Amino acid sequence: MSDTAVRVEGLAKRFGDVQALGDLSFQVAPNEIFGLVGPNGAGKSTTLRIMSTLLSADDGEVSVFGADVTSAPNAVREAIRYLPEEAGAYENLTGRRFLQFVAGFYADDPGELLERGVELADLGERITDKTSEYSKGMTRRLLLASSLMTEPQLAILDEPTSGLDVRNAREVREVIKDYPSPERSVILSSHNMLEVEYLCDRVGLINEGEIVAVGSPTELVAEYDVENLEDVFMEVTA
Ligand SMILES: Nc1ncnc2c1ncn2[C@@H]1O[C@H](COP(=O)(O)OP(=O)(O)OP(=O)(O)O)[C@@H](O)[C@H]1O
Repeated sequence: MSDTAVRVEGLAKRFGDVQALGDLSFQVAPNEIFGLVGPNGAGKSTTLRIMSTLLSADDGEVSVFGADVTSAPNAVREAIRYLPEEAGAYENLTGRRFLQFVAGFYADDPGELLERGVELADLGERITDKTSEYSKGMTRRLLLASSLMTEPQLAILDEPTSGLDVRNAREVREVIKDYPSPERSVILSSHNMLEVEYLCDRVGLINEGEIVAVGSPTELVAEYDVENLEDVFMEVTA
C-alpha cells in the first residue's frame, strides 16, 4: 500500500496560447479529503482530468497510489472514479438500471454493488423512474452514488455539489465526508468555501495554474491571520 494517495510534481499543460498549468505540485494522503480551490480558469478541472488519465500533461508527473498516469494508465483507471463537473446519466434508463449498468463493468455479480449504489443515491421510489425525469440534484446524487459504490481508492469529484439545493448539497456532503478510509481518499474541487472548510482535511489553493498555498483550513487561516478560508482565497488570488 502506497503511503501517498496522489503525488503531483511539476505539472504543466498548455492549450494553444493559454498556459493552463505551470509547475503545479501537491500531494494527497490516504484517508484524506483534499480540496482544490481557485478562481474560474485557475486550472482545477485540467488537473483533475490529467489525474483521471483523460488528458495528457505537457510536463511533470502524476501518480495515484503509486501508479503513474502516463506509464500505468490502466492501473490508475482501476484505482479511481471521476465525477466530471458536467456529467449526465443515460436518459432512457431508470436510475436503478443506470447503477446496474455501471456496476456490471466492475463485478461479475453486480448485485451487492447495485444495492450499495441505491442506498448511496437515496432517491427512494424515484430510483425506478427514468433519469430523463430527474432534477439536476437527483441526477448529481445518482452519479455520485455510481462513482462511490465501486469503492475506488481515489474518488475525483469536480464540483460535486454544484447546482444542488441546500438539502441535497448537505446530503451529498455527508456521503463524501464518510468516504475516506486508510485505503481511500477523495480529491474534489469546489467554489463553496464553507463546504471546503467543513469537508476537507487539506486544501490546495490554485491560481493561474500554480498552487499558491496548501494546508489544512485551520493552518491556512492562522498562516494568513484572517477569519476564514474565503479571506485566505481573497488574499492569495488578489
Ligand atoms: N480543452 C480546452 N481547450 C482550450 N483551453 C482550455 C481547455 N480546457 C481548459 N482550457 C483553459 O485552461 C484554463 C484552465 O481551465 P480549467 O477548466 O482547468 O479551470 P477551472 O479552475 O476548472 O475553472 P472553473 O472554476 O471555471 O471550472 C482556462 O484558461 C481554460 O480556458
